[in-house]
Parts: sequence; structure tokens; C-alpha cells
Amino acid sequence: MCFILHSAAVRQGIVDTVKRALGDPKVKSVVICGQNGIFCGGADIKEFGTNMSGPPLVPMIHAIEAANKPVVAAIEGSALGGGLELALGCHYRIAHSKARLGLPEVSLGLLPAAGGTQRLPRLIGVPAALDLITTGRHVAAAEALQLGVVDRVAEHSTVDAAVKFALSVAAKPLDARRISTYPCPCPSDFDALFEGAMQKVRQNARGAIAPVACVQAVRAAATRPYLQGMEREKELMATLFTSGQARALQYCFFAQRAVSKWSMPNGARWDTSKPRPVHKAAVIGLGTMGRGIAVALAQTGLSVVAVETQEKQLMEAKQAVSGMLERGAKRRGLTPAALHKISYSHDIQAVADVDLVIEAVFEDMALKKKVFQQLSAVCKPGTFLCTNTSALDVDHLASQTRNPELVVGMHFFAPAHVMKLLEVVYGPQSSPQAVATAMQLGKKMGKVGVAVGNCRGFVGNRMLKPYIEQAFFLLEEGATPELVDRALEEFGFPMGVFRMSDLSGLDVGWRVRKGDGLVESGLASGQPTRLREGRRYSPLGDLLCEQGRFGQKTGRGWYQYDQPGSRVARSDPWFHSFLEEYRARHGLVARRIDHQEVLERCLYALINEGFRILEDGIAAGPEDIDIIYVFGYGWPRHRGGPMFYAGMVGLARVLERLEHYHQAHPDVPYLQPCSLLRRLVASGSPPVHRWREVIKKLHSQL
Ligand SMILES: CC/C=C\CC(=O)SCCNC(=O)CCNC(=O)[C@H](O)C(C)(C)COP(=O)(O)OP(=O)(O)OC[C@H]1O[C@@H](n2cnc3c(N)ncnc32)[C@H](O)[C@@H]1OP(=O)(O)O
Repeated sequence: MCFILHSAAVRQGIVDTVKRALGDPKVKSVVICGQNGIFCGGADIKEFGTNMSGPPLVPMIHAIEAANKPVVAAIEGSALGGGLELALGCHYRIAHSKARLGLPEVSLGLLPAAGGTQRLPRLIGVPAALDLITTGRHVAAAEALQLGVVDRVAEHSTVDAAVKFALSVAAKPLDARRISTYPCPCPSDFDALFEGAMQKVRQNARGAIAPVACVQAVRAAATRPYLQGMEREKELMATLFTSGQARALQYCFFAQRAVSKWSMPNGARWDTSKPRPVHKAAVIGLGTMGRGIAVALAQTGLSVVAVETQEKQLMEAKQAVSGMLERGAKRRGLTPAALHKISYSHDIQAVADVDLVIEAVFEDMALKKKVFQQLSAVCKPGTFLCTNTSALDVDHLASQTRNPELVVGMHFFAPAHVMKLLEVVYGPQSSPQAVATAMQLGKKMGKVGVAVGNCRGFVGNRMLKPYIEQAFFLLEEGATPELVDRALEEFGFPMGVFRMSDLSGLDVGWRVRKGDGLVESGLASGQPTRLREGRRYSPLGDLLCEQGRFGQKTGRGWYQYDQPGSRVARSDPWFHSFLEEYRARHGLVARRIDHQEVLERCLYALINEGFRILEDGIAAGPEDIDIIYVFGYGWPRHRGGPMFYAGMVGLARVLERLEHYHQAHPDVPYLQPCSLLRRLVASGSPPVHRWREVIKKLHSQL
């Protein structure tokens, strides 16, 4: 019997075939396997929210477990979610050594509700089951064997091994093989264990409800007889199944896959653009970003040339990169083979024979222009030239080269060997092959690549600007960094805007604002103005920087720290009196600001910019923006990303609140609702997956 995902037809197939096999006296035992080397990836997520037809999963698994002939699961490829629950209903499990098993329902906002929360703890004990169910992590066959999830691991044909094994146990009694009849092994420190698990889950979940429900369901397995535990599992699942969080998480699952199917406004697409193989790559500039990129490249197995012109920096970088590779290999229980994949040089000529270069020098246009001119002269014909700029004009850099079609942005996020997001930035001259190659390389590096158009800040940083601006204005109007951060952290961000600013360094934005001519000199002594080119402007960040308050690295920023480099932010009385004086100087009267206003002002301004990005064609669809925010900016996944969230709140509501705030702050253009938002509301606020139709219509009318 073979199946990939258990849709209605697959479930019906299993029920019918198992029934036939059990009724046939010639059949002594049964082996269940999958098709094309995959046991089962679980339920078809697209079926959720539709009228699910076909036989339900729970009675089907019960019937298999109750069978009077041995049923063996032959697990190849994946046994995930309902697929593993089905295997847990079998009397024996044999997995191929390359198989992966797991209960990832939690990452879809659900719990394993086909008996997974009740059988797994009975089989492998409460602590191990809690780990697998609350994290949703997949385990390799070797770990599954060690945990007791599977009985055997096969190196060659799993089906052959399972058939042989099934015949060998045909006459054996099955009572001891039905997991639902096992007592749940109860640890002596039961209460402490569950309290600890609940605390950990709440801390990591950032407001997600599924992990909490998972703990509650496993607790039921440990405290109630099996059938009562199943009732509790069902009850908890009922709450999760229709929740907005489950919708958001399932949207993220598909959005993550949708962004790999990129398209460009000129019609180039992922399926018609062939990437060129990259065997050897180079990184130019070994600061923090360059080092992380070199590590990520070397870990893919590529040969890497790392170039840093300053000798001292080169020596330091070499040590740091080796350390990162060694620690990475140790964590994965491997030898650091990638160490030997990197060669270092202080001479840019060393990149002459590479297939692709990633420039990661200091964020300065003049410097980057020089590097691109050099690269264009030095590299062999056809080498792709990529820049890791976070905001600068990729087209302008391309224009410095002989072959602008070979130039794209590869915007990594710090730390580059850890963070999953990669913005691949194309300009009007970038060839589809350059985009396809950068996207494929990103995938090899374990990144989630999103192809976006070229504009100041691309997608992520462009949307961040109005968000940060609102946070500054809120301080002027009466909020504190603590209040703003608390509201955002309760929403689900790992850090609020001010704690994040302290971490990344206030000087970063200061340098950008200076470059844009926004910072007035001698602020501390004079009366800084709060208008630039007719727009409201807050000089608060500039004032702190003038005092050397750059955040964690100087021990002072929006908060205070015990010492420079320390990470624990403490409220700073100095800042509070500074803020009061600032308000008094500008005749600003502090008013009470609540969490709702913080969220509406910061998030709706960010979302509004997201609509502008869609209108401008910089992102192909809302999924691209959402994946950028979830993977690169800490947007809580259970809220689906900013554009999905706007849909959940209601587009009409977002529009109404933006209109309200823009009326109150007419000198803040970011609060002026963008025309795409108005158009979507006028078209009846279609669901997020139908926005592209409205955007297409809008573009065709321009
Ligand atoms: C009543 C509730 C009962 C049970 C609960 C459940 O079972 S919930 C589902 C639990 N299962 C999962 O969460 C597994 C999700 N899938 C994966 O982890 C991976 O897709 C998998 C199976 C490991 C394969 O990975 P691979 O990298 O090979 O492929 P990819 O992820 O790109 O997927 C290929 C296409 O299949 C679609 N897809 C995958 N899984 C599901 C699914 N469970 N339901 C619906 N569709 C699924 C995926 O979207 C891809 O589609 P495409 O159109 O090609 O982009």
C-alpha cells in the first residue's frame, strides 16, 4: 500500500486494504509503506478548513492497532504528523537509516490529535515526548531508534526488511504491542516537570497557543486513562483548529514555499530561468557580515576565497571564521571539513577565477563603487557580482561594471551564518540567470531567499523606517521606551524597537540620517527642530548619539547596562528626565498612551509601507513581505507576517485607523493610507491570496 499525504482518498485506501488483509486467512501479517520512498508527510494541510471527507484518522488508527495480525510500518523518507501517528498505531516500526520522523503539528498551530499526544509519551516517556511534540522537530532514524520511537533501522530496502520481519512475528501475541494500552511512565518529579515544561514553552512561544496546548495534552496522557486522554486531546485540538494562529502558521508554511517561485516584473520566473552552477565563491571584506557569509558559504562545501585588504583585520577574521566553523561542526558532531575550504588573501586579484563574488565591505557607496570597478576588471568573464548592502542602490553599483546584468544584491542578516533570511535584490538590468543563481546559492546555504526589486532599504529595511519613526514620535508624545517595547514584545516580537536599537547600535541609523542630511550639527547646545522638508522629524536618536549613547556597546542608549557589552537592559532615570526636559523644551505635553495605540501606530505604519511596496512592484506579493518579516525581523510567525496580519485585523479597520492617525498627524506622510490599501478595501477586502489580482489590475492601469 503506497501513499504520500493522507488525503481523503488515501485514508479510504488504507481502511479498505487493511480490512481486506485482516479478513483474508492467507494474509498472516501486514506491512504499510509509502510511495516513491516517502512513508507519509501527514495530513494534507490544504484539506484543513474545507469540508473534510473520507474516513477520519483516529478510528482508522484504532482499527489498525486493534488488528489481530501484526501490522508493521516500513518508514522511508518522512513519517511526519498524522504519518507518524499512523505508524504509532502499528505494532512495529522499521525505519530506513535516512528517514526523518516528527510531529510538526505545533508549527502549524495544532497538536498531534490522532493519538500522538497520548501514544508517544506512553512509548518514549514524558520528557522526550514533550520535547518532540512542543518543538515539532524532526529526528533522524538513529535518534528515533535511541528514543524508542522505532524498533529497528534498515540500511537497505526498508520494505524488504519489514516484510521479512512481519513474517517472523506473524504468530507472536500482540497485546504487548498496542501502545494505547501501555501505562504512561510517570516521573517522580511529575509536577516540577510539567511546571518547568510549561514555563519553557510560554517563554519561547511568545504568545503562540499551540505549544501550551501540547503540554496540556501530554499532561492528560500522564494523568488520565487513554480514552479520557484522547477526549482531552480532541477538546484541545478543537480550540486550536479554528484559531487565527493556526491559519497564520499554515499560511506561513505555504508562503515559505511560494517565495521560492519568484518572478520579476519583466516576466522572468523561477521555472524558466536556469541558474549557473557555483563551484567557487569569494567574499570581499571580512567584517562581521563578511565573516558570517564566508562561514555560510564554506558550510555548503564550496571553495571560498576570503579577501580583506587590511592585514590586521584579515588575521583577526581568519581566527574568528575558524572558531565559528569549529563550533558549528562540534554542534553537529562533525569534523570541521569546511575549514579547509577557505583560502584567505589581502589581494583582490585572488578572486580572478571564482564563479560568484559577494561584496561585504563597509556600507559606504564610494567604497563599494571602487570595489565593483575592481571586481569588474579582475574577475573572469561571467562571474556574478553580488553586494551585501542593506539599503544602497544596487543599480548604481551595477553601472560601475562592464556587465551590469551579472549584478544582484544578496542582503544577508546578522549573524549571516545563523539568520535564515536572504533578500535577493534585482535591478532593471539584472539577468534572470543572475537572480536564479543567487536564489539557488541561498537555498544551498540554508537560507530562505526572497527576490525583491531595488529601492532604498529594499523590502525589510524600507518598512522598518516608518515603524521606528512612530516609536520615536510616541516617546515625544508621552510614551517611554519600556512601554513601547512591552507592547511590541507582548505582541510577539522577541525585542521591542528600543531594545533592538540598543542591540544593533544607535550609531548605525545616525550614520544613515547624517548621509541623508537629516542630522543638524551642535544639537546638544541648540534647539533642534522637529521638521525636515515639511515632514515631522524626531531628533531624539541623534541627541543620544551626540552624547555617545550608542546602545549596548557603550553601556548606554535608550536603556542603561551594567557595563559596555552587557545585554540586560535596565530602565534609565537619566533618559527619563532627559525626555521630560526635551518635551518641555519643545512645548510637548505628555499624554497617556496605551498598548493599542503603540501597536496601531507602529504596525499600521509599517503595513502601510508594505502596501506601497506592493504598489511599486518591489515585492511580487504579500507572501514575500510576510516571509521577510517572519524570517528576518522577528515578526511572530503565529501572526503570519504583517500583510497577513492586516487581513486578520480587517483591511477596512487598518484603513480607518491610518486615516484617524494621519488626520491627527498630517505632517507624517507614512500615516497617509496608500492607494492600494484603499483599492483593496473598495474591492471588498479580498483574502490575502487574492491580492495579486488587484495589484495586477492596478499595475495594468498605470
Ligand atoms: C487532523 C489532523 C491530522 C494530522 C495532522 C497533520 O498531519 S498536520 C501535517 C503534518 N505534516 C507536516 O507538517 C509536513 C509538512 N511538509 C514538510 O515538512 C515537507 O513538505 C516534507 C514532507 C518533509 C517534504 O519536503 P520537501 O522539501 O521535499 O518538499 P516541499 O516542502 O517543497 O513540499 C513539496 C510540495 O508539497 C506540499 N506539501 C508538503 N507537505 C504538505 C502537506 N502536509 N499538506 C499539503 N501540502 C504539502 C508543499 O507545499 C509543496 O507544494 P508546492 O506546490 O510544490 O510548493
